[in-house]
Amino acid sequence: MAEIFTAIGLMSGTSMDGIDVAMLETDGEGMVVRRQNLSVSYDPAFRDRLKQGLEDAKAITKRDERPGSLAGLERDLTQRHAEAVRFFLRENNILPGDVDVVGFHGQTVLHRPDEALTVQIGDGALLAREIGIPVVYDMRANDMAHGGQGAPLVPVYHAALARNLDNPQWPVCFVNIGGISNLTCVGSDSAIVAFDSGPGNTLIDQWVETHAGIPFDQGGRIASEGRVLPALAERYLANPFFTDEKRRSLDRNDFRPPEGGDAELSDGARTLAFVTAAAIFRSAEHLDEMPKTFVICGGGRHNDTVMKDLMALAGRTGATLLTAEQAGFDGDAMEAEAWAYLAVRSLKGLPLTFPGTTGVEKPVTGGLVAGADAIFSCARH
Ligand SMILES: Nc1ncnc2c1ncn2[C@@H]1O[C@H](COP(=O)(O)OP(=O)(O)OP(=O)(O)O)[C@@H](O)[C@H]1O
Ligand SMILES: CC(=O)N[C@H]1[C@@H]2OC[C@@H](O2)[C@@H](O)[C@@H]1O[C@H](C)C(=O)O
Repeated sequence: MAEIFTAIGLMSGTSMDGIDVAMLETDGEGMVVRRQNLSVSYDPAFRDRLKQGLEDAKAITKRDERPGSLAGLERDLTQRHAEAVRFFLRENNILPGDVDVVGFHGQTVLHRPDEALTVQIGDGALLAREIGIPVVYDMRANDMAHGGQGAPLVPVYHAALARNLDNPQWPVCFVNIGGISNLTCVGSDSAIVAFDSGPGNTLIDQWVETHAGIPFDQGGRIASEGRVLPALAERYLANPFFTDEKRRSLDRNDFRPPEGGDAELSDGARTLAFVTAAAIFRSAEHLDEMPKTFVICGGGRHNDTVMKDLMALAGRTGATLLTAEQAGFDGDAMEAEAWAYLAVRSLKGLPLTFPGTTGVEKPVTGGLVAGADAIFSCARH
C-alpha cells in the first residue's frame, strides 16, 4: 500500500501579499485529500522590505549570495513562516508530530531562467528547527540545473486535481492568476503541457498602488469604471514573450507597469485587467489543442473585470470557464497545497517537473530536505 503523508505547504508568491498555508494528506501521486488552510497577510512595512529585497537581489550573480538587506530579510521571512505554521497548528488543534513534512517555497527575489539563475530566499534548516517538522525547500533549482525554466512547478498538482474532476470536457486547463499567471493543460490521457502565461495581477497591483495608494483593485471595481486603451494594451500584448517559439518563465519585473502619463487611474486599471486576461489566451495559442474547460485559480479570480474578460475570451472558443470553487477546489489555497504535494513527491524521489511543464531535459525531482532524521520514522501507511 502506498505511503500516505500529512503535509503542509507554504507559499509566499510574487504578489508579496502574505503567506498561504495549506494541509493535505497525499501519497504524492493520485491520492489527495485537501485539509485546512489559512492565509497570513504581510503588514505594509514588511511588504516594503520585500520590495527592497527584490532591488537588492539584482546584484546577485550566484544563487547563495545575499547582498544588502537580503540576509536579514531571509531570517525574518523564515521566522514569519514559522509563526504562520505555529498559528495554523494552534487554530486547527494539530500537533507538530501529526505533520510529516512541510513544503517551503520561500520568496522569489530573482528569476533569470536564461542565466539558469533563480533565487528563493527562505532558510529551510532554520524553519525545520523552529517548527520541529522536516522541511523540503528550494524545489526549483534542480529543474534549472537540468535545463528547465525553474517554473511553473504547480502543474503536476493541477494534473492530480484534474483526475478528481467529475466527467469534464477535456482538455482541462488550470489557470493560476497570481502576480504572474501560469497555465496547465491536462489532456484526457493525463498528458500535461504547462507554462507561464503572462503578467497576472502584478501590473494592476503596482498601478493602483502608485496612483491610488491601495495594494490591489478590490473586486476589479476601479477597472470597471474605465475603458480599455487599445494602444496601451497592444504595447503589452506585442511583447515577443507571446510569439517566441520557446515558452519562458517570468520574473516579476519582466513586465513593467505603465507610466503615469499613459492613462488615468481607471482606464489604466481597465486596460491592465484586459491585458491579464488576453495574455492568458495569447499564450494558450501555443497549446496543441484549445482547452474545452478552464479552471481559474489564484487571487486574480477575485477581480471581476478580469473574470468578465476571461469569460468573453473563453466564450469565443466555445470553452467552459469555471472558478476553482465551481470545480470543487479552493483557488486561494491551491499553490500552498501544491507545495505540500511537491514536498511529498520530493521525499519519494518522484519527478516535480517534466519536459512539457518547464522544458527540462527529462523528468526530474528536486528540493532539499532539512530536519530529515525525523522523516523515516513518521511516514504512515
Ligand atoms: N478581492 C480581490 N479583488 C481583486 N484582486 C484580488 C482580491 N484578492 C486578491 N486579489 C489579487 O490577487 C493577488 C494575490 O494573488 P495570489 O496570492 O494568488 O498571488 P501570489 O501567489 O502572490 O502570486 P504568484 O502566483 O505569481 O506567485 C493580489 O495581489 C491581488 O492582486
Ligand atoms: C520563479 C517563480 O517564483 N515563479 C512563480 C511566479 O508566480 C506565478 C508564476 O510565476 C509561476 O510560474 C511561479 O510560481 C508558481 C507557483 C509555480 O511555480 O507553479
